[in-house]
Order: sequence, then C-alpha cells, then structure tokens
Amino acid sequence: MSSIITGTRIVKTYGKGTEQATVLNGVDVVITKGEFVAVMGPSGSGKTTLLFALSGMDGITGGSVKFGDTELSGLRENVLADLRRTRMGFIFQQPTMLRNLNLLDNIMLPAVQDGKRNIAELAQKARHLMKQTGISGLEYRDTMEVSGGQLQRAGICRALMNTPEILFADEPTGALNSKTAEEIMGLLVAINQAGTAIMLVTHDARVAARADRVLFTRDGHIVSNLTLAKFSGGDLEARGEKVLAGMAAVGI
Ligand SMILES: Nc1ncnc2c1ncn2[C@@H]1O[C@H](COP(=O)(O)OP(=O)(O)OP(=O)(O)O)[C@@H](O)[C@H]1O
Repeated sequence: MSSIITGTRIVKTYGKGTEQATVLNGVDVVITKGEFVAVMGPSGSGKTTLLFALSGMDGITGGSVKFGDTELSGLRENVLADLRRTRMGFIFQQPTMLRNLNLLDNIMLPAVQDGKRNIAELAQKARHLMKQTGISGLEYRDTMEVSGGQLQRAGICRALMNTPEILFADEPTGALNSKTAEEIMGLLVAINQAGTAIMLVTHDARVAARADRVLFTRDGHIVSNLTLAKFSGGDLEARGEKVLAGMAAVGI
C-alpha cells in the first residue's frame, strides 16, 4: 500500500535558549492509505505535537513530512491551508463550533469557504452525513442545545464534508461518557472501513484497540509499534488486553 503521510526524522523544538524543549527528537512514521493508526503515550510525550506536525497544522524544526509526494514544508501557507481543508479532516476533544450558527450551518461552513461549490449540494451532503451519524432532526439546533455526543457527531460530519483522505483525531472521546465514546468509535471504524485513513491520539486502551496499529511515544521518540489485525467488531476485549500490555511494556 502506498503511504499517505511520511514523516522522516521529525524534530520539533519549542521555545528558545534555556527555555528550549525538544518534544519530537527524530521521529520516523509512515501512515499508509486507508490505515487506522492510534498514538498513545504519557501526558506531555508529544502526541498532539506529532499530530500537528504530520497534518501541517504546525511547522517542524527539522526533518520532513510528506503528504503523498508533497513535502509540506515546501508549501506556501495558503496552499497548505487548502490542502488541509480539502484532503484532511480534523476532530478534537471539544468541537469548536460557532455559537451564532445552527448545527447544519456549522457543519457546512468549512466546505462553503471553498467558494466554488454549490450551497444546495453542500446542504444535501451535510444532511446526508447527519443522517449517517445519527443526528438527523438536529439541523436547526443551536450548538448549545445538543449533548456532547451529538456535538462530536456534528464535528465528525464537518470533518467529512470534503471527503478527506485522512482524518486526524485528537482525543475525540476524551470528553464523553463510555457509552457515547463507544458509539463515536463505532462511527470512526465505519469511516475507516469506507476508506479514510485515521490518525487518532488517545489515552484509552479500549479506544486504541480499534486501530490497525498503535504507536507508543515517549521522551520525543516512537518507542514501540503494536500491529493489530483490522478490527471487524468481534474481539475488542482481547485487543484491549494487547494494547494494555503494550502500554505496560513502555511504562505508561
Ligand atoms: N506551543 C507550545 N509551546 C511550548 N511548549 C509546548 C507547546 N505545545 C506543547 N508544548 C509542550 O510540549 C510537550 C508535548 O506536548 P503535547 O501536547 O504534544 O503532549 P501530549 O503527549 O499530547 O500530552 P497530553 O497527553 O497531556 O495531551 C509538553 O511538555 C508541552 O508542554
């Protein structure tokens, strides 16, 4: 399988002088098309920094990140922003939605910013995604009038509006109760099975257990790489045990 993201000897340093801290210290990582990769590691070990580096959300200090054959550091900021908006999707622990827009408009917003697209078609696509993710009927709700799980579903719809090739997810279930988290993970698995690659940062072994592969970060490095079979829904407990063993082996 060809790679969608290739990170080579990535270095990321924050701050200057005595305040300087190297958070990623020569990280190599490849994500192949359609792959589902989870990233785990102690708090502060650089998981979010890695996600930001691989998605071009933040620049790197050294090394290289390629999206397909395109070197991200070689792109002008507006070209990079276009690439992120049209070919990548992002979901976070707390979806950032505009309060003065309803759920449907919030979902459509990034796609509308494309400028060249037909609003009626975008609305149709947004409604279709809302149906697929189980939030039909909430189109005209204010973002303050829905539950955390419903808001995260809306965040997933928004991330899928441009049919991304890869979805970057930073603790997407971190603010949800366990039942809602399971439902959101079911959605992410279905999205991955439909062909979208996923890179997901999590502290939760049960969440990581859905991935094809789990990377463990520590002290600026990827210290371990656990390969699981593609998840088909059956053996979550056994997979969770493997992830827990992987965590214990690297001291998380
Ligand atoms: N913009 C920044 N400026 C300076 N230091 C930063 C910045 N962002 C992150 N850091 C530091 O880099 C280190 C790694 O942060 P990062 O958020 O990547 O860790 P993480 O593994 O995702 O942590 P957590 O599990 O707690 O979310 C931390 O020590 C953090 O304080």
